Amino acid sequence: MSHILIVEDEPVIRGALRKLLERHDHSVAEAESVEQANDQGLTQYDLIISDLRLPGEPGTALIEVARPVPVLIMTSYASLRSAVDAMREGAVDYIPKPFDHDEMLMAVERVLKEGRINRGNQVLRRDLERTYPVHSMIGECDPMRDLKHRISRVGPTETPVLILGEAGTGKELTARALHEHSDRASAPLVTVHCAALPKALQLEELFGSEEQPGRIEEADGGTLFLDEVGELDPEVQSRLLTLLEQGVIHRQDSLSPRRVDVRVIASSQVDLPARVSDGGFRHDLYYRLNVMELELPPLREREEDIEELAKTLLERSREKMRRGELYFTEEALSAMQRYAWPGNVRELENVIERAVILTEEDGIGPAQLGLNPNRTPQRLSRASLDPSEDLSLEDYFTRFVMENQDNMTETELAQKLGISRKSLWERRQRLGIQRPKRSGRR
Ligand SMILES: Nc1ncnc2c1ncn2[C@@H]1O[C@H](COP(=O)(O)OP(=O)(O)OP(=O)(O)O)[C@@H](O)[C@H]1O
Repeated sequence: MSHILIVEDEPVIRGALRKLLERHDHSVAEAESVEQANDQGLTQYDLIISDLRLPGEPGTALIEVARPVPVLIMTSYASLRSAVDAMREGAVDYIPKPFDHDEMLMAVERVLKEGRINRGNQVLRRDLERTYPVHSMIGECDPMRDLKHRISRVGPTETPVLILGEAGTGKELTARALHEHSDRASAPLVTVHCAALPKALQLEELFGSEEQPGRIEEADGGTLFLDEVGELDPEVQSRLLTLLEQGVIHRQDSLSPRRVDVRVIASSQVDLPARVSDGGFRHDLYYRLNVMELELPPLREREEDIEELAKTLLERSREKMRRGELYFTEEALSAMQRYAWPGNVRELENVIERAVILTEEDGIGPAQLGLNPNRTPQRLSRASLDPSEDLSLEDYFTRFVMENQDNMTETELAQKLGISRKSLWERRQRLGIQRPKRSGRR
């Protein structure tokens, strides 16, 4: 369902167009002039259909102010000249009046579809730094085969899916694979990293404000992936439930409901049922999200996949760094198979990337991987931090966070470390450093 504004001073034409669009499941608002249209907050619409000749300014005056919302111009003077002028000023298309119903509907659908594709591209561009091999989930162990089979069965349905697994096991990759297997694949997949968003900003980011659509509307027609859904604020949880139950949202501070068509996929590395029991997560929302559950195995239980994963990730990293031929020695491969991988595939990826940077020879051995089976992040404690130690960057990071997290907010920690909150959160996941439990945490 799309939100369309009709700007037309002739009540009969306005009414006819409204009926036509509503019969095709669009929600419609009306204005009689450019001035009235401007009062409505133009960017809330998916499309504006405006007559060219109006009392006051012409319909083309909306093109610039409404951008990026497309404006379709109707003109009763179907002279090629006024139509061409309108297009030159940036109208997406023009329709001669009196309009033919089919022609109007075709133009509307075409413009809306282009809008969805554009939004999809914007989201893709935003995600470029996180390039994923969407079609190639590596892994042939039994749990991975089963997972891939389930993705191909569940992907094309409209069912909400809850993806569970430790940090770095491939939850986001799974969400992408589900989206790719669905009829929504050409529309946007919008990912929201809930834990990286301060609770005070979650509502506006997801549901939008009077002037701006939020991430949920950005996903209209496509898929919304809520990464670390357990981190959502209670008010956001309750509005999300309304979206799942009724398919409508309210922008922040707005009373008028908006219908949106999104499929929701959520992920969690925390034990959500435990969150439900301690009151941190709504049980009704949990049951709505958990229609289908997919669980990702930790890498330490996928020993037989490690070699293929490592070799593929090496190829990818080698190409990225423009390095020549590189290979793992037998000792390196067996060291990787013995290691516990607390940060899972993401840690494997990072270890390999570091090795590609450090290695001067063609063969990567255990020394370049730098895996220390006794040093898993979970085992680090305050007591183990000896100030005289020669610290690596990761050790320094871990130590700084552990020593200061009780007295600093996440924002302060990130500022002191000179990184974004998102990077802080990602490094916490990768290195397995839990946030301290605090009430009213920001
Ligand atoms: N089966 C796999 N095949 C290939 N690459 C994988 C696989 N699983 C994970 N990866 C890669 O490992 C990295 C981490 O995966 P992803 O971000 O999907 O994990 P996650 O569980 O969402 O992590 P986090 O909980 O930390 O957000 C990504 O770069 C992803 O491409």
